[in-house]
Amino acid sequence: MKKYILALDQGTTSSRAILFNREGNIIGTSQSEFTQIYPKSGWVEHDAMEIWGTQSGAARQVLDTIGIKTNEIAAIGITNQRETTIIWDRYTGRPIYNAIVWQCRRTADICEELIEKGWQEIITKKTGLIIDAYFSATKIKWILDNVKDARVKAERGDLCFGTVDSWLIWNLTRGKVHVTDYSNASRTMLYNINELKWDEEILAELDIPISMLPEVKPSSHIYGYTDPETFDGVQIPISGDAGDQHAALFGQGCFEPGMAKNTYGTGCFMLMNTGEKPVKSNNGLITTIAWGINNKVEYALEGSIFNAGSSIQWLRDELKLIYDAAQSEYYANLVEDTNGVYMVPAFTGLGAPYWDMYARGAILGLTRGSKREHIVRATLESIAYQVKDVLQAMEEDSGIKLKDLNVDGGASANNFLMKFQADILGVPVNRPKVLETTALGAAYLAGLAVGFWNDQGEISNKSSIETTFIDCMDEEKREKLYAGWLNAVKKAME
Ligand SMILES: Nc1ncnc2c1ncn2[C@@H]1O[C@H](COP(=O)(O)OP(=O)(O)O)[C@@H](O)[C@H]1O
Ligand SMILES: O=P(O)(O)OC[C@H](O)CO
Repeated sequence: MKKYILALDQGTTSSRAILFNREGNIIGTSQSEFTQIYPKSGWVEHDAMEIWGTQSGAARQVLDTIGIKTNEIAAIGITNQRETTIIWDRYTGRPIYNAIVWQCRRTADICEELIEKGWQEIITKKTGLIIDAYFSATKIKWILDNVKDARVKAERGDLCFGTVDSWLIWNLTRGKVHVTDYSNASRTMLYNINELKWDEEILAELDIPISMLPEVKPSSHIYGYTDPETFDGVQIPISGDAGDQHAALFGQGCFEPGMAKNTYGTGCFMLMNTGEKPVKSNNGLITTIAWGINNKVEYALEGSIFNAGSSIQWLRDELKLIYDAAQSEYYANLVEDTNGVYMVPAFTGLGAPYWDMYARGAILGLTRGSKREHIVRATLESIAYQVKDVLQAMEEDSGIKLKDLNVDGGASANNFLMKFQADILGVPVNRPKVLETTALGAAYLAGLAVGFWNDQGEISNKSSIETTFIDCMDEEKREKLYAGWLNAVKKAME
């Protein structure tokens, strides 16, 4: 009998392969960081071949390390950094340009032009999104306009576009399958989330041929099988596909409207399930497809924060204030407060609820007494403040006051951050036993499609809380600290 589901979690900073058993427990993990390419200020790229290499390598390694045979795997689930744009040649399978990463700001001027031409309202109505360089659409246009012969080839039907999930499925099946799922399609700014189809009017405006787009499928569905040469002659069904934040929502068991989660990775993303109807935001959030399953599509409201864990990497790699991410907790705890220092990590602009493509990072309130500890602490606190900005918007839009917040993702391992988060929000924060809820969500989606698990009822019982961080800051202090943050953001935007 097949005993395991293999989840491939292709994140912004690393490719992970995680093996789950029927109880939803982790049996093995393998992880490989890959190169971040910054060709110019505000530009971010990845090498698409390195993405595939590290991801397939991680899959191979997790099986070898724990000695599991490929024929024991019931299915593969894929989850991925969203919006990141890859265009490859249909015949050679080679990318024609580096992957343009979701954080990349190079297409801000294309976005400006669209806004000036009056497209904001139309785009929001059709796609649920706010015009921003974050989404795939303008990245595709940039590649077609800037890479030699790209447009001619695209018009001839020689090129494929995909978000990272499409790229992985294409490679796993050796070029037989070119698909994506509803959740990933809804991040392109080309997909009509009401009519569930690629939007020809937006495609025409951006001059993107529809022939290069993948077929859009449910998030739990057999898309194809691994090519025998990839996995020891075994054909494993690839049967789960969702953007990482959607997979985390699923992995946290947020199946009912009003249920929400917040993931702390490179960025930070809060999603609330809004059920079978898209809810429009009046407070700077976006509307997205949560997933497609059981012949229906469900929607979510999302607050996207562009820089969270990335700011901790910046402390480590650029400022060299810490050796590793976990050490940030140690330094933050050495001081009582930030001594008036605020850090705004707008390295690649600001996402929800501000949507400012041109804001840049800032450290404010420095004095002669400011120390490493204060800057490290201010950086961790900035993550929590950004989450407060988004939570307030979400409560306004949904009319639901959250009683507590379910969290996950790499940086949620930081106890200082989680405690400060609870304090600054004024609600308890629940951290689950399995922090890898993104991979778990992809595993669930894959397992449901092949009957490894029977239904969502069976899996919603599996998630359990490891720690609840209780809020105990008094209201006056909370308001004072938050007012300082809002002032710092204003200055970063100026
Ligand atoms: N203990 C920690 N404290 C603060 N940040 C952390 C900690 N551990 C990891 N991180 C941050 O979390 C991010 C990695 O989380 P992960 O969920 O793997 O992100 P991604 O999927 O975006 O690659 C990194 O940006 C890292 O700096
Ligand atoms: O790589 P992560 O986990 O920060 O997620 C990136 C998001 O999917 C971008 O929208």
